[in-house]
Parts: sequence; structure tokens; C-alpha cells
Amino acid sequence: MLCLRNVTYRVDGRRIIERINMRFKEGMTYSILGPNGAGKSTIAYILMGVMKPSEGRVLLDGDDITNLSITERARLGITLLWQEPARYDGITVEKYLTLGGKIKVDKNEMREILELVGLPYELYAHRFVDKSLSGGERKRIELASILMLRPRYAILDEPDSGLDITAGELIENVLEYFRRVGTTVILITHHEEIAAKTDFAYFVCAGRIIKKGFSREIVDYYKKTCGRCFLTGRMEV
Ligand SMILES: Nc1ncnc2c1ncn2[C@@H]1O[C@H](COP(=O)(O)OP(=O)(O)OP(=O)(O)O)[C@@H](O)[C@H]1O
Repeated sequence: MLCLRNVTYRVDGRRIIERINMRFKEGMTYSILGPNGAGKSTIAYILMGVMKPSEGRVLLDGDDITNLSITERARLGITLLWQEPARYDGITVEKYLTLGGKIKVDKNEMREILELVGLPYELYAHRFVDKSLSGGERKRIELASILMLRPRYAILDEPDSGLDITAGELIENVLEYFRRVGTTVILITHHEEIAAKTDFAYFVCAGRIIKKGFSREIVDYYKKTCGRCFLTGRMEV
């Protein structure tokens, strides 16, 4: 189980997130839902080791991993889909999808995963992961690379951003695949219809957890309250 325990993150004395406690159980799918500026990406970066908390700890199976680097956490099976996908000039999609370090790559698996993210193998496997790909295509390739890894934990920071009208269906397929292989998903979003697809949700606003529970319940609550807490942290339902 991956946990945040009493995590606070400050910048120049300002609290970006405050005393956050979260638990992500094996094989479950979670969303962290909240408006712009709520602190969602900060939570994702602290889980991944991109940022170190000012206070509090990150625990994996009870072990303190707060001071482990991104690389060390990746070795333990924690991965992050960045909000903005990277580009790697000179590497084909096929090569890129094998960079995760698997000894044996199953071509059929790669084909299935590319199809799952909406990119037919024949059309994309030999394309270069450079600026010739659109933003949406690069995002889909990033998702494919995480699916190929079958990590223990997949932190997906706004996986639907930059995607077209098929985003909802794509996220559903990605979640279904991760459920099948036992990956725990932590999905960051400000779209309630995307959050509704996970099992559980945390509603975060102004750096605090407002409510946690089954996604559908949290989404209903979010719809009633969203917008009223932005920046102020005050909730009036
Ligand atoms: N280094 C920093 N210096 C100053 N403010 C920061 C810094 N990092 C984050 N913040 C502020 O902290 C708040 C939370 O940022 P964060 O990116 O975690 O929000 P978010 O919920 O992911 O937002 P979005 O949905 O817009 O991506 C924002 O108000 C942001 O401006």
C-alpha cells in the first residue's frame, strides 16, 4: 500500500497542501479530483519523488520512501504520466515502448496496447516520437508506455488533457487494462466524468482533502460544491 501521512508542502511560507493523508490500496483505482490550483499535481509529484514534502512522510508497504529519488521509486514500481508528454527525437514508437526495461517484449502485447490507446500498430509503430506527432498522439504514446510497464502504481496526471472526444472511452479502457493486470491507479483530474470511472476518489481543494469515498458519491458532492472553494478553501454547500 502507498500512503501519504500528514504531508504538508510549503513554498515561501505559503502552504500549497496541508496535512494530507491518503491511502492507495493494491489493485484499486483512485482519482484525486479538484479545481485548478487545488494541489493535485503537487500531491502527484510528492508521491513520485519529484518534490519532497516540507513535513510528513510517504510510505510504501510501511517503509518510509520520503527521501527516495524518482529513479529509486520507479524501481519499486511507481510511475508517473506527466501532464505534458516528452519528446525523444530519433526514437521510433516501437523502440520507445520498449525503453521501460522489460527483457522480453511481446509484439502482440504492444499491438494490443497501441490499439487500446487508439493508435493502430501499422500506422504508428515506426513513426518517430518527435514533433511530427500531435500533442494528443504523444499523450496516447505516453499512456501506452505506462501500460507496457504494468507498474505497481500508475500516477496519471490529467491523462485526458489534450485528448479529443474519445478521451472518456480511452480512460475507461486504460482503467480496465490496469485492473486486469493489478496496477493501482491514482488519476489526477478536474473532470468529474473522468473521476467517476475510478473506484474511489479524494476531493481536494485549496490544498486540503474535502471529502473521500466511492467515486460516484464524491463526484455528486463535487458537482454541488465546485467553484465555491477555489483559492479560499471555504466550503458552503
Ligand atoms: N513553486 C511554486 N511557487 C508558487 N506557487 C506554487 C508553486 N508550486 C505550486 N504553486 C501553487 O500551488 C497551487 C497548487 O498547484 P498544483 O499544480 O498542485 O495544482 P493543481 O490542482 O494540479 O492545478 P491544475 O488543475 O491547474 O493543474 C497553485 O495555486 C500553484 O500556483
